[in-house]
Amino acid sequence: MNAPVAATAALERPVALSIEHVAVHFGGLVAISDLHFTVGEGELVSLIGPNGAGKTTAFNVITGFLRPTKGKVVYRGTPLTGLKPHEVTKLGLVRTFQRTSVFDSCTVFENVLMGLHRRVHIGLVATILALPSSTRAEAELREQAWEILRLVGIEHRASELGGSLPYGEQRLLGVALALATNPSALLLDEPVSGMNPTETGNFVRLLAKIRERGTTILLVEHDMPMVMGISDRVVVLNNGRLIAEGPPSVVQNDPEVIRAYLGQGAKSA
Ligand SMILES: Nc1ncnc2c1ncn2[C@@H]1O[C@H](COP(=O)(O)OP(=O)(O)OP(=O)(O)O)[C@@H](O)[C@H]1O
Repeated sequence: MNAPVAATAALERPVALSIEHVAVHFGGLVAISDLHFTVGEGELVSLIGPNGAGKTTAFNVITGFLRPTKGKVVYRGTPLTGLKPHEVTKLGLVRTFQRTSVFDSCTVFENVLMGLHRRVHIGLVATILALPSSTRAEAELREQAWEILRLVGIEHRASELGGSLPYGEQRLLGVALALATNPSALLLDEPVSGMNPTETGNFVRLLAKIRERGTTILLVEHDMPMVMGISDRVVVLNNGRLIAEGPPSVVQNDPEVIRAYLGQGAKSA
């Protein structure tokens, strides 16, 4: 572990997300112990580790789906303790939407438009009376929906049903729905698992574009070439403990990280 390098990288930006001494126990099993790391504003940090390391558990704590046994998570100065997932989303910390959040019988465009409507409420009376203000607001939302579809690269699917998209594009629609909430930080849990190399390449380019907009990104991912190619910093868990943290070039040469991955006979970091 190369603490001085990691500390310098983290200090260059204001802290957006702070995981503070988090522990999660499931009965007698310690899934995570004393996890402590930060993600800077606009930074892309990946959380990696062998199977069972505690990544999904950490992700669920950060997004409000699981209460930590100890410690806390703070986003932009607000402790997330006790908040429900939708309350965490309201703070701008948004996880990508799963397959189950897509309305299969609505078009891709309608799905994104509904996502935007959840954020921007056009007055009901104004809408019913079709007042100019509501018509204008609706036109703006439609343009925003097109912008999001163009950004994620599925505008050519706009008029197809949400349920009809191939796997890789369903994932992209999940990102589009997340972007419709206008997140300041995006959390992605194994976004490229099951994607082919072309789809993965497209996804990496999409993440780069989202970063250019200044969005903070926390990625939980198994695909090492992707993680090492795209991350500002990498945080490595093993058996629920943080074992390394730093830029990809440092982490992938860390003896403890190499041991952890070789130990489970998986692809080396
Ligand atoms: N709800 C639960 N109840 C009991 N044990 C759990 C629960 N969820 C996770 N665990 C255990 O906690 C540990 C960490 O699991 P977790 O799923 O967070 O790891 P992971 O790093 O995401 O693994 P993978 O890469 O295989 O998805 C594992 O030992 C797992 O069996």
